[in-house]
Amino acid sequence: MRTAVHFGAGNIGRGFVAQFLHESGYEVVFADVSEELIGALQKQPSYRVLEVGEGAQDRVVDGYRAINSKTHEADVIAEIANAEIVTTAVGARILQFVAPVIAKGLAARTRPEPLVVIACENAIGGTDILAAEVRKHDPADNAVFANCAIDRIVPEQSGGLDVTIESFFEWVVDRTPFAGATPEIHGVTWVDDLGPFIERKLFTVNTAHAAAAYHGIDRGWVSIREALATPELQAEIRAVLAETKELLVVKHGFDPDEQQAYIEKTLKRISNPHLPDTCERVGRSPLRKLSRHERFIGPAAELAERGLEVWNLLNAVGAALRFDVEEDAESVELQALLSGGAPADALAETITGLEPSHPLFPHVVEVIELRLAQ
Ligand SMILES: NC(=O)c1ccc[n+]([C@@H]2O[C@H](COP(=O)([O-])OP(=O)(O)OC[C@H]3O[C@@H](n4cnc5c(N)ncnc54)[C@H](O)[C@@H]3O)[C@@H](O)[C@H]2O)c1
Ligand SMILES: O=P(O)(O)OC[C@@H](O)[C@@H](O)[C@H](O)[C@H](O)CO
Repeated sequence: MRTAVHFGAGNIGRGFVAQFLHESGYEVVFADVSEELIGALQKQPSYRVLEVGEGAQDRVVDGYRAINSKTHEADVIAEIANAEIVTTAVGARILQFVAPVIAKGLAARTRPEPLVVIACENAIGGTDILAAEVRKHDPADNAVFANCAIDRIVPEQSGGLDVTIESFFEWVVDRTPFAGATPEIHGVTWVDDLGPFIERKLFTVNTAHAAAAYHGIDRGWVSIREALATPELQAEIRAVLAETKELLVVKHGFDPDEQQAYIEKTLKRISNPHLPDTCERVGRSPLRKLSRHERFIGPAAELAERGLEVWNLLNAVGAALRFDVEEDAESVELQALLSGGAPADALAETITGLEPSHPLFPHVVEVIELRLAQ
């Protein structure tokens, strides 16, 4: 049987990636550092993926195995040595930690064909980040690394292995590294130019989501749906999306009406009353979300380079700077940075990675100055 090793048995890992690999005929081997999750997967022979929305169907995932990659690294390496595909859904900043294990698996490879590696993270060039880390450990890697854009909302789950998930999905993978021989993976759309797809997704779905989370929590809302039901807040999110739309239309040539339809669908998806999602989950890891090529600074920088308006994106950045959630390590780090006494321009560089000569830089400094004055 064909084996797929999947790092990250969390929400999108179990609910989307592993389910599609399973449906494609792969035996899925989960690798995760959470003993609780791995123990549950080892004990329980199957779990359900419960879809919500148009055409919803419940699915069963079974026939998998699960390994704790922290305590049983050698077992994961042996699986990779013999696998056809490795996927990840661990978070973009965690890729550096799974890379050495993948590199050791590649070095121990028992199959002649290259290993297919796809990082399923919210990041532009997520697989490139992973590939660069793998190559630090195994420069002669025998692998095909392909970037992707993955879109399906999976809110925090209430416990157990079952996953409740929206029925909508989009998994777009770069075809170009495969030289015509793409692997058979159910539900994947293969494309020759991934850039427009990942930027449309990250700068619409994730920008809207994050802006709703930061403005929402700022005003005392717990859920994204409640926040978006407020006309004033909905108008602010629409204004943010009007800015990113301008970039997507100008840069990638998206039809303005099609982009508007994509925006309307996004707002409906993120307000789905049957898929309760919290501002805390969606706003998680604010330092990642405020970084240079991410959902706010990424589009704002490109708009500013074109002399276009970014006030609503900057306003959302201002709200993100107030994200103060004790359980979120990056939120704690962000608040510590902001209260550490550093000047606003130094903070702007540290938090966003923007170079001081960039046209957006002075505006970000202003937003930080306002935050420091609060
Ligand atoms: N949830 C969504 O709606 C959604 C949708 C699309 C993309 N994504 C992206 O998918 C990724 C995962 O998101 P999620 O919502 O499933 O998060 P999650 O927290 O539910 O799952 C992440 C999993 O990774 C595991 N992990 C952490 N460090 C690890 C390591 N070193 N090795 C192996 N496993 C490790 C964690 O234990 C956890 O089980 C993120 O990049 C996210 O942006 C999420
Ligand atoms: O996963 P993050 O932290 O990058 O972003 C939070 C949400 O916006 C995200 O998980 C969405 O639910 C998902 O990207 C939808 O496809």
